[in-house]
This record gives sequence, structure tokens and C-alpha cells, in this order.
Amino acid sequence: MPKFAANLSMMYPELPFLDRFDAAAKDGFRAVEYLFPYAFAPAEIVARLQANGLQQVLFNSPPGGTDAASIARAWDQAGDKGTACQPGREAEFRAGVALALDYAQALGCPRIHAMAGLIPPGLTREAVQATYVDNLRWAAVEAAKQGVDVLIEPINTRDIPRFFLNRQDHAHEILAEVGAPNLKVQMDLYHCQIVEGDVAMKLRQYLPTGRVGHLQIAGVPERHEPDIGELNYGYLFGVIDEVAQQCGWDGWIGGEYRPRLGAQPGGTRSGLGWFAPWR
Ligand SMILES: O=C(O)C(=O)[C@@H](O)CO
Ligand SMILES: [Mg+2]
Repeated sequence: MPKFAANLSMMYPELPFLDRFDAAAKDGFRAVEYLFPYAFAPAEIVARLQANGLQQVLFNSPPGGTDAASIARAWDQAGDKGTACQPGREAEFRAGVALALDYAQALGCPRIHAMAGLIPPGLTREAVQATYVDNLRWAAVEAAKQGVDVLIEPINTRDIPRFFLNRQDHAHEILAEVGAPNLKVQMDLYHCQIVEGDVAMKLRQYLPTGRVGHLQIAGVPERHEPDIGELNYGYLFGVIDEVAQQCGWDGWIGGEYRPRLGAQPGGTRSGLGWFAPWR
């Protein structure tokens, strides 16, 4: 049966970040993910996880720099959204992964997402791929020392123009080139539908490879609740369940969407009809 995690960066915008853990647990989630924990001491987050019986299943390494201002700048509209593919920023990438691994250890989190970043102006995807592969190879070795997986995520270029990694096939080619068993794909079905479509067949193709470390979902195109939009998630959850039973895939599915009612009080809970059968 599919296991769902609440993405606390997008869900529960009506609440301060630390209170979102309590709300997700009350709504029946057993696991959480989010972008960045770095504005909080690990102990503050561990306290929220433990008080609510929640597992931390995913977060991102810093998208640039390791201090709060750099992380915010790297994530804002004009930010680089990661350094992994950017030649000359290898030291920054490594410092970010090291910080993420410290947090992963403290939070008991088994995977981190290392964002690829934008292709720098004047360079091509082909020109920066060697930097990306070298950085991921280093990150996978470091993460393996503490039993953590490193994830890479194809993201659509309507949301993030010039993002390096956009397609599932490219992500799986990168895994083959890096050759590290703990490097896996974060397969976000929202991005997959926008860039490639044919989502059910892609699930059937990639879940049995054992190289998909995590799934994420949202309605397309507005990135609201999964039961709003052009994707039929009721059908897709059935496909995931069927394939998972056949191949033993045991990953989490993150609800990474912006509730339709925005930050209205109770807005996230009122949109959880999609989750009711799986609670
Ligand atoms: O934007 C997404 O999709 C994500 O999963 C974030 O973690 C940014 O990578
Ligand atoms: Mg995602």
C-alpha cells in the first residue's frame, strides 16, 4: 500500500514551520519531508518529529552556500537552485552536502536531495555534465559512510528555466555514469507529466530498476492537491501499488503541493480528500 509523506515546505502554509509537524501527524501522516531544515537547530526538529511519532524521509542539501542568507538567495526566483552542475563551485557543493549529512544523521533521515542547479550562462548541458557527475560521485561516497542515499530530481523548465536535469532518462543515464548504488532518482510525477507525460508507463519502467529512491506528487498544472488537475492519481496510485508489490519497491510518496486554499486557516486539511483512502 502506498505510503505518503507530507511536504512541510508546501503543505500547511497557514502555520509556522515547526507547527506543521503537529498538524501533519494529526491529519494522519507518519512521515514528513521539506526543502531545508537549516534555519533550525537539529534538536528543535528532532523534538517535533519525536513528539508526533513522525519519520523524516527527505530534505534537500543547501542550494548554494551554507548560511541562511545564501540559502535563501539561492532558492529565490533568481537563485541558482543548486550548485552540483556548476563548474568552479565544487567547494560550495561539498560544504553543503557535508552540512546536509550532519542534519541527516541528527534527524535519522535516510536520504538527501542534491539539487543540480541552473546551467550557468554561456555554458551548455553537455559542457557541465562532467562537473555534475564528479560532484555526485563525491557526494555518494560521503553519504554511503553513514548509510544515506543521495537523490537527483528531474525538474520542469517552466518552473525553473535552465535547470540542468529535466528528464527521467537523463537522470538514469547519470546514475549509470556515476556508478554508485546509493545515488537514486527522486521521481516527481508533477514534473514528469509537464516534461514528458506517459507517467504510468514511466512508473512501470523505472520502479522495478530499484533506482527510484522517492516519489513526489501534485496536481498538474497548478501544483495544487493531487485530485485537482489533468493527472488521475487514483489510477496512478493503483499502478504504484501493483508495481511495488511485484518488484518490492518500498519508497515514500511526498505530497509536494500548494493547497488550493493557500494559507487560509484549515486550508490544507480541507484538501486532504485524496489522502483519506490511504490514511
Ligand atoms: O521542486 C521540487 O519538485 C522539489 O522536489 C524540491 O525539492 C526542489 O528540488
Ligand atoms: Mg519535487
